[in-house]
Amino acid sequence: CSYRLRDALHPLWQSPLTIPGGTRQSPINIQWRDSVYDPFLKPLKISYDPTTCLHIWNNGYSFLVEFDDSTDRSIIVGGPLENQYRLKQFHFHWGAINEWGSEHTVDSKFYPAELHLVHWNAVVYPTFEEAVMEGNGLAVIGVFLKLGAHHEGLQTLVDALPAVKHKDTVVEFDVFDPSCLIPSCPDYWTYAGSLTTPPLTESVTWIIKKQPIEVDENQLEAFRMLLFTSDGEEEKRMVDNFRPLQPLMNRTVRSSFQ
Ligand SMILES: Nc1nnc(SCC(=O)Nc2ccc(S(N)(=O)=O)cc2)s1
Ligand SMILES: [Zn+2]
Repeated sequence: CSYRLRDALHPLWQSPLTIPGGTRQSPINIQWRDSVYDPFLKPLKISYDPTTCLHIWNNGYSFLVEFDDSTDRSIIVGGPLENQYRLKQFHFHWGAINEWGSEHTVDSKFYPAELHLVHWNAVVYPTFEEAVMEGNGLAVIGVFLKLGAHHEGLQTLVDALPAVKHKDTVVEFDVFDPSCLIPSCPDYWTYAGSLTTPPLTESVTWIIKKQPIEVDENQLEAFRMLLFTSDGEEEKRMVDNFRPLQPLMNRTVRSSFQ
C-alpha cells in the first residue's frame, strides 16, 4: 500500500490515522447467506428536520447535500448504534451505465447507484473531524438505487444539479427531508467499516438497507451530467465514482431480519 507515513501524521490530525490497508475497509460484497441474523438489533429510528438542510456542493468526488449539524435536530438512533448520531451530509455514488455504480454489492450484484447518509457521534465527540478518527465516530446509512419508477422526492434534488455542474460549486438548498429517500422496509445489514474515499478512516458503522429505492433513467442521467472538473478545465463527466470492493477479512455482516 503506497500510504506514506508522513500523511498519517498530517498536522490536521494530530494522532496517527489508522493506515488504510487496515482490517475494516469499505465497501464490501454482502453475501446474503453469510450474514448472521442478530435478534438483539433494534429498529433504526430516523428523525430529520427538513429545515436543517443548507446547500448542495460539488466537491469533485460527488455532490453533497449538507446539513446544519450544530444541534440534534436531525438524528438517527437505535439499530446497531450505542448513541444517537447527527446527520451531516448525504451524497451518492453511480456508474457511467446502469450495469454498475453502487459501492456495496449484494451477492456480487451491483446497483446503478448508492446513497450514503453520513452521521457522526456528537454524544461522545466534540467535532465531526474528531469523530472521523474514531471506531464508533460515524454511522452511514446506505440505500441502493435501482432503475424503475420516477422518484418524486429525488426530483427536487435533480432539478438543482445543473447549478452545481462543476467541481467546487455550491447552490442553496434550504428545505429537504432526506427521509423520502429511505425505503419503508425496516430491514438492514450492518458491519464495521471505513470511509470509502480519503481519509479512508475505519470509523464507520455501516447500515445498509435491504430494499432499494426506484429512480428513473432521466434521474440517473442527471447524475451523469455532473463534472469532476472545475469550470474552464477540460470536461470530465462525473461517473464511476465508486471504490473497488475491499476484503471482508475477520468481519461478520449482521442482518436485522431472518
Ligand atoms: N479533518 C477532516 N475533515 N473532513 C474529513 S472527512 C470528510 C467526509 O465527510 N468524508 C467522507 C468520505 C467518505 C464517505 S462515504 N463514501 O460515505 O464512506 C463519507 C464521508 S476529515
Ligand atoms: Zn459515499
